[in-house]
Amino acid sequence: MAQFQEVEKQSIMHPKPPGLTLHYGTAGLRTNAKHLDHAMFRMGLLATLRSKNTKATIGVMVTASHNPEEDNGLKLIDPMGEMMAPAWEHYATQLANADDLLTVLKDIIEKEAINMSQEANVFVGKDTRSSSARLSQAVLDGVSALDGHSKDYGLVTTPQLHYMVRCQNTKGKYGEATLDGYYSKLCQAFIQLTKNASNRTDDQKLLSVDGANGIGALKVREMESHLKKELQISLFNDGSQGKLNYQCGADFVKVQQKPPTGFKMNPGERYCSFDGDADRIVYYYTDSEGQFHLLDGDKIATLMSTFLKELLEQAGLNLKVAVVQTAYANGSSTHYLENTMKVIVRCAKTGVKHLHHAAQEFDVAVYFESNGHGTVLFSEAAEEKICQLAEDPNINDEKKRAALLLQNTINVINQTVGDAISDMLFIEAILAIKGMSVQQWDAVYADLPNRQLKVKVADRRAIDTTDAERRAVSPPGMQDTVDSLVNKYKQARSFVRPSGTEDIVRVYAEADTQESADALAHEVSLAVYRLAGGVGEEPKPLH
Ligand SMILES: CC(=O)N[C@H]1[C@@H](OP(=O)(O)O)O[C@H](CO)[C@@H](O)[C@@H]1O
Ligand SMILES: [Mg+2]
Repeated sequence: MAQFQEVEKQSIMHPKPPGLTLHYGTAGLRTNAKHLDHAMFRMGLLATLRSKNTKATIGVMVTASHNPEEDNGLKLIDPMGEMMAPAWEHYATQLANADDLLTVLKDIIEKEAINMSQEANVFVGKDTRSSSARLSQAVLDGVSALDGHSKDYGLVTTPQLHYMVRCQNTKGKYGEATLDGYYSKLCQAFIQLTKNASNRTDDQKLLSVDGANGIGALKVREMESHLKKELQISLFNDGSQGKLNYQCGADFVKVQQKPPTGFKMNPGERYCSFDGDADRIVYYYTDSEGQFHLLDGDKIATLMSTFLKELLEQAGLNLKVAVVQTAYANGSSTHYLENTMKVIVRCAKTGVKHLHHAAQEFDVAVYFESNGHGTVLFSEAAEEKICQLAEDPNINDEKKRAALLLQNTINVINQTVGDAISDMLFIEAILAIKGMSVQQWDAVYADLPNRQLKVKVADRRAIDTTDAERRAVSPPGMQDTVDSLVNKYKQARSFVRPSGTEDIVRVYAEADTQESADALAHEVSLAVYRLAGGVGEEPKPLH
């Protein structure tokens, strides 16, 4: 076939480096940008096949999120704007590593019974890395080699591209597949949400945003005029001087538990940080003693779910709110949600796709990883009930107000994937409506002291887990040891699991004091080292 000849011809221009193996994992493909040209071309081919297979537009985002500037990577987006189906992740890995490209390609076509005369459409976007332009061109080459149509959105955040894909495939029902359409929808909803917020002070209109020197900064700037001064953003780390993700951004702030380097914080003011592709957000402030306070994904999920539950009650709508977390969620947040807020809490495996999937089972579900990646999902039935109520002329003022707020909430949220910009607008709207300061938000519950450690082992697959990764089923004796260590401390919890993105085992521990959390994390690390084939030096105590 002529298509295959074209693939063969073009692939010579995108040669695979010898000996390189890539893996399409939790966060797509990621490695040093020098080694990625062939993979990008091949993912262009795969996106085209996926488009033919689903008869819908598929997205390809060129980014390595919070990784250093020298790295790059790619994320594939399925028709409803969600992450690509796991079955195809396997094809992505196979194709990226194939020595005989055509054989693997034909194999996928046969297995999935793909009609090669079906039209294909692929949306492509990229972040601000210096390698992104060259690599997104390689994706476009892959699409055209298989006669697919492509639309290059150029510089966009990852969630913006997810949004475009969903808009395109729902024929405008979700919004218009343009940046202008995205800003208009979100900002109009934000303005509607906050317009009657009588408790809102002028101070509450000010927010400082750390753009991680990445794409999020550019896009916040682009959005500003749509906000009509209802939110006034001071942008830091906007990419004009600093390096992408270097000592700044959501990942740095969450992991280091401190503000971006060089950031002068005024006590009591609200700050937030995006990551390198703007699909994660965390908030923070310092108190009058200069103490740093982080409001991570758990605090965000609590704020959002409480707000939604209250509104649904006021609206008299019998829709259940659930929160989906991972095992890394702070025990205090889970306890508060279950016992005080009385919302359903589910624990999913680490990785956004697992949370998203679990959230789809509820009427209204807020899902967040502690690191700040998350969003809210409304079922179709829930959206319909809310819209019907908002348009009902025979309801009282309280119900009307709640229904309209819920309707605008649906519009401010990007339901396809965690979105720092959309999450920021929603959080700002909630604080405005409730007249709540960042300190009051933080005081809703106190995080339990916790510690995360990494242990190097010969083969991390030695650890196998169950119960959403909260219990180890192998190696023998591992879980019993963890249980008996946990029993030594108060309010303690600990679990171990192999990382999906690094060649290590992660250990998590929490307890009533930082000393206890640290000691427990250390003891569990030692147990992993001894029972699961630790390599290098034995883990040392933290103090
Ligand atoms: C404890 C932790 O933060 N794990 C991260 C990390 O996964 P690991 O499988 O733990 O390496 O990277 C994932 C992808 O970015 C992210 O979804 C997840 O939250
Ligand atoms: Mg990211």
